[in-house]
Amino acid sequence: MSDNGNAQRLWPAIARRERQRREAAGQLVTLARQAGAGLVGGTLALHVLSGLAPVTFMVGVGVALQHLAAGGDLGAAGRWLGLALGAFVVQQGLAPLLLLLSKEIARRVDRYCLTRFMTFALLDAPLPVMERPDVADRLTYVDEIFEQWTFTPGAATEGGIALAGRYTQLAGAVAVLAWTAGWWPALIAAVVALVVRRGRSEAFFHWGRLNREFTPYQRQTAYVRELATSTRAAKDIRTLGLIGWVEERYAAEAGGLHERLWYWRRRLYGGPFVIYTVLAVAGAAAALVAIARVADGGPPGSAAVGATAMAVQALALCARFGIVFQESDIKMVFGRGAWEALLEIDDIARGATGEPSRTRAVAGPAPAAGPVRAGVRFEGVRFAYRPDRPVIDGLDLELRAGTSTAIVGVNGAGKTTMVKLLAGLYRPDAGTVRVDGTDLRDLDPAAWTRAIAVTFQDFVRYEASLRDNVAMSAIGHRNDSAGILAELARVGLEDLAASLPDGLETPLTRALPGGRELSGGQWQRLALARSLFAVRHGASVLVLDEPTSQLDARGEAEFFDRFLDLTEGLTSVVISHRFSSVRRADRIVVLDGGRVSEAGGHDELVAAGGTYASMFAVQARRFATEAGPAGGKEMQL
Ligand SMILES: Nc1ncnc2c1ncn2[C@@H]1O[C@H](COP(=O)(O)OP(=O)(O)OP(=O)(O)O)[C@@H](O)[C@H]1O
Repeated sequence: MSDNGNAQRLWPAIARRERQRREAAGQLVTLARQAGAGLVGGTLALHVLSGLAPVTFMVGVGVALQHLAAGGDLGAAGRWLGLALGAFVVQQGLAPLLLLLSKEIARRVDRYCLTRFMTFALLDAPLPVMERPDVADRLTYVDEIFEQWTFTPGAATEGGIALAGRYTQLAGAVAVLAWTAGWWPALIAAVVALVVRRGRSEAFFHWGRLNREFTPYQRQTAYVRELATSTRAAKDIRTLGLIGWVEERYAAEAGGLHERLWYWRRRLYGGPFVIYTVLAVAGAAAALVAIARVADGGPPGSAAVGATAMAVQALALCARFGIVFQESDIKMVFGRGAWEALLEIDDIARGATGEPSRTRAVAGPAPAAGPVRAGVRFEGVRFAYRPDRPVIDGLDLELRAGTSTAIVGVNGAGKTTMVKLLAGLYRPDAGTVRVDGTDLRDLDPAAWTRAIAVTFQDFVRYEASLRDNVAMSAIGHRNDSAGILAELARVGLEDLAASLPDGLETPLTRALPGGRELSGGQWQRLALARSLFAVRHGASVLVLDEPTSQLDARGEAEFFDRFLDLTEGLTSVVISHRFSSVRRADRIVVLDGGRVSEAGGHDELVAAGGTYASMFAVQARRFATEAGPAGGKEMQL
């Protein structure tokens, strides 16, 4: 590559880097605003004061020594020493005060970032955007940063503000050099300090940007380590004899990560470190020579010695400017990552949706949702996760108000996706979902959320009290203890609250004091109670996705017995691979290839001899074989 070519590549790189620096500074200013002008202004002023303190101390001691060495004015020497002592006391006193103020700034900024993060996750981001791998990766990154709570955006802001002290100190030291040794040493020291600082911080800044790219590898390593050390997977790892596999995998993951880290550490810090150290030493030597010349050419005596001593100390302060500032650089470089990730998430979401769309209203008192009067219709609905592979493809389906519909179909037929479309979590790529004739898109999302109660097959087990776990579906009614107990009883958990140490207030996790864990089947019943609680408080559409998958035979039979009671008066949809759970529905629909292939009552579909009939026959035969002549409740198939 010719010199010309190098220059052509160099200038755009420098311009890009300058733009990044400006953006970074702009981000810090934006974040600092969230902490309040008074707090930030006051803290900045105190940092300036703390930067002046060591310079004042140096001057105070230097001038006092000049007076003492000259055997002259003891009073003047005392006053200068007093000034030095005052500066020392101020510096000592400022340290804890600045720590407190900085923590308050960080707390306010982090609170703002967290609110913004949660608003995005809970309100602004449609589900498909959140599920995008690039968004999910950034969300995890931000989440991890706030879990560790060390290098947060608040810490970055606090670090940026603390730079004021360092720059004040440099300016003061340069001024002392100019005063005591003239402009040349001052100029040399200032230029070298700024260049070395820029060079070293540049490498560090670059490292910070790269650090985010290491995150997936760090996550992978942490995952394997967690597999080995947590109780979560201990059962599997022991019974499957995977201990050797986990060890090998950890060695491979950790080795790969460290190789990467060291490659970049050598590249970023190795060469620049040598160059900037040589520059710093050469600069200090040149400034020292200039100071010596000035001292040599000046009048002999104690005043000159005092001035030279101050100049050398000031030069030492300038030289220290080239180091990485623990209180600023590390926080700024690593802390900004989470904020950048949040901005990127915003950009991606805006790019995907045009503008942030609110999927839910903020929790609070809400009017009751009106019942669905005519029903819900899927009209020619198409939906694809990947553009060329529709999961729902021309779906026409009517869910008549006040009736129950069962959806069956093989794994991956699109049943859960259909439920997500019904719940308004996804929007159809083509076609329409209509509620009482109105396009779901035109309904108030918050009102529809209150009108529909969904139990997903991967329902959430909240690490919260039994009360909250049930009331989560209509949280404004969490004090309705009678309602909570009634719904628990309807799903066969009538004794649960009484059996727990703190009744409804017992946390359902062993991670909290006094907490208890439930069995898989109990959790599933509880998830069902959660949806029924929503119905109690106004929801009129009930969707149950695999409601009996974790229930034992008796639980499943109970569900079958109670099906009519649970769904009475509601527009209900039940998805299940267990035919005993679906056959009481008013209408059974077979989903195949993303559309309805068969529909009708149980007897009708069996008589038709199609897919439903053959699936039913296979299951009935299996249950009959497993249950033996004594049958049991599964024989109700
Ligand atoms: N979030 C997602 N991103 C990408 N693809 C998805 C996503 N969710 C589901 N899919 C794919 O869409 C298809 C339909 O999935 P869906 O969960 O709707 O099927 P299902 O009929 O409910 O299956 P099952 O009976 O196993 O629960 C599957 O091929 C699945 O891999």
